[in-house]
Amino acid sequence: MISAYTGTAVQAAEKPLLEAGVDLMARAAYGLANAVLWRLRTSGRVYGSSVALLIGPGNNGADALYAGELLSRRGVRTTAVLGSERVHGPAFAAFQAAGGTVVRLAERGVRDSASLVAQADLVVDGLLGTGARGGLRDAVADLVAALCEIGGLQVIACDLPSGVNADTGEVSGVVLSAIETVTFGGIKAGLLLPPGEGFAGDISYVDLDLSLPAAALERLDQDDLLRHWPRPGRSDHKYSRGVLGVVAGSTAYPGAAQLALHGALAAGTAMIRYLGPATLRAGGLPPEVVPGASTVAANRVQAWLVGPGVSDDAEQERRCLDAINSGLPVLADAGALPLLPERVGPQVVITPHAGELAALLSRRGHPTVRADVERSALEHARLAAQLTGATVLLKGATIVVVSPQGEVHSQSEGTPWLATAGSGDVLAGILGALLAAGVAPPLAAAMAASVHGRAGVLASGGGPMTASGIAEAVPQVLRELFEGID
Ligand SMILES: NC(=O)C1=CN([C@@H]2O[C@H](COP(=O)(O)OP(=O)(O)OC[C@H]3O[C@@H](n4cnc5c(N)ncnc54)[C@H](O)[C@@H]3O)[C@@H](O)[C@H]2O)[C@@H](O)CC1
Ligand SMILES: Nc1ncnc2c1ncn2[C@@H]1O[C@H](COP(=O)(O)OP(=O)(O)O)[C@@H](O)[C@H]1O
Ligand SMILES: [K+]
Repeated sequence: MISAYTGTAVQAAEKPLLEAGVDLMARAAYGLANAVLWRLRTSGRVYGSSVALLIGPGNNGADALYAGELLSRRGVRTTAVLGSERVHGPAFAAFQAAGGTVVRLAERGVRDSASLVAQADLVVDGLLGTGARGGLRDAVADLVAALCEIGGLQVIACDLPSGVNADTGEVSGVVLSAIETVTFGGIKAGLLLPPGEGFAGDISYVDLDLSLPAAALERLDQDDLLRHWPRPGRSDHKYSRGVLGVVAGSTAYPGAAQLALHGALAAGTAMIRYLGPATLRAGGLPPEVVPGASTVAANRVQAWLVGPGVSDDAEQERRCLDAINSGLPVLADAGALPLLPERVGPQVVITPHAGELAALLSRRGHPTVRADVERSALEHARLAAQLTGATVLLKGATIVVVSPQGEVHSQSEGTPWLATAGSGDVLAGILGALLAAGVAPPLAAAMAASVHGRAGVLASGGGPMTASGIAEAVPQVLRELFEGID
């Protein structure tokens, strides 16, 4: 499990150590300098290479300056570009004493400073850290915009990419994309949330031996999947493993039902009862799927998956609503989202993409467009969980899961090739399988996101794939997970 924390929590945890005189900044700077040295070494040479340091007014800039001092002493040509008048005095003095060059943005101007920075082998982003309020502003924002336009820079972010909110991953204004972020004392939640994660690159962690509070966000790893993924025991039979009821598809969208069923079967559901249009039931179903009784109430299941491909079909919509109101664990996706009652219980999971989440919030008196959700995903997912009472899984390159109790998970094992029609239906199937097997909704949502992403990577192999291909890869992902255990 990877745990991540708010910037405030990390700063609070630093306080007692700082009061005891521990030089945390020196440890942070040492970790940052080592990351830079490693990059320089792997790309050729350390001695005689050049590093540009973008320096802000606070301790983040100080970390970068102290790292610059260490780099200068190793023979790296360092140039600090001071973004503001204010700079950490002792760090600045140490940097200069080690022979670093200083450039003031206000004197040199944006264009000149940008071309200077672009010539460096590596750039360290030390403009803003956990003390940031809002995004980059004024000339510093212009400098970063100019650097983004030049492109191709090798940037290492100090603690977090400047302009990314440490707590939420929200991005306001321009941000330099890093190849690596060296973060101190605790991984900041914003590094594992969209859109911030997209700017962070690889995350390296410098331990400062802090006593941290409960995590603000958790990310499951392979061990968590292995521990929690349901596997049949000797005494199991197909009913005891959990039966999934599926309400999916319509005459207009038969494929979504197929993909959701395929996803659920691939993820290990032993028994599925399917409710849908006669045309679909008549021949198009996978042979393993059992046609269910026509009403929700007449089917004995342990969980429901409702909504993929449900469109303009009153009978299917009635079934979706009945399943949502059944009190059983239920995953409501796609066509079921507009049917969601005002409040539901915590046994309900919804799986919108950004556009669907914006529509849901707008229907509930919070006018929202897709771009709002994309800019601050956590905030909007949280609002939806509070308003509906459901666990919310917000889809995208980084998937965010928020429970109505406020627990947050995020997963990002996937690949952009997953952005293909029907991919979400397969995810719904995987999640439905876990709910039917009795896994608690927030955990099930995070596990499904993880396995869906892994299956996408396996199916893609670096190239295009179909949604069916994702489902076909799921058993292999699980086999590899279970390898070596009884
Ligand atoms: N607390 C500690 O002793 C440690 C902190 N560390 C570093 O310290 C950083 C936090 O330091 P600070 O609290 O000084 O925070 P920052 O370095 O983020 O700087 C905050 C300062 O920048 C200004 N500012 C805030 N938002 C701005 C904006 N949008 N545009 C322009 N200026 C803005 C404010 O005047 C504020 O004083 C961490 O990210 C980490 O890099 C590390 O050295 C480890 C130890
Ligand atoms: N850029 C991306 N990188 C990784 N995964 C993505 C990306 N875009 C979308 N996905 C994933 O692909 C799936 C798309 O689901 P959805 O939007 O519902 O599509 P559909 O309705 O066509 O099935 C989700 O699991 C989402 O998280
Ligand atoms: K930074």
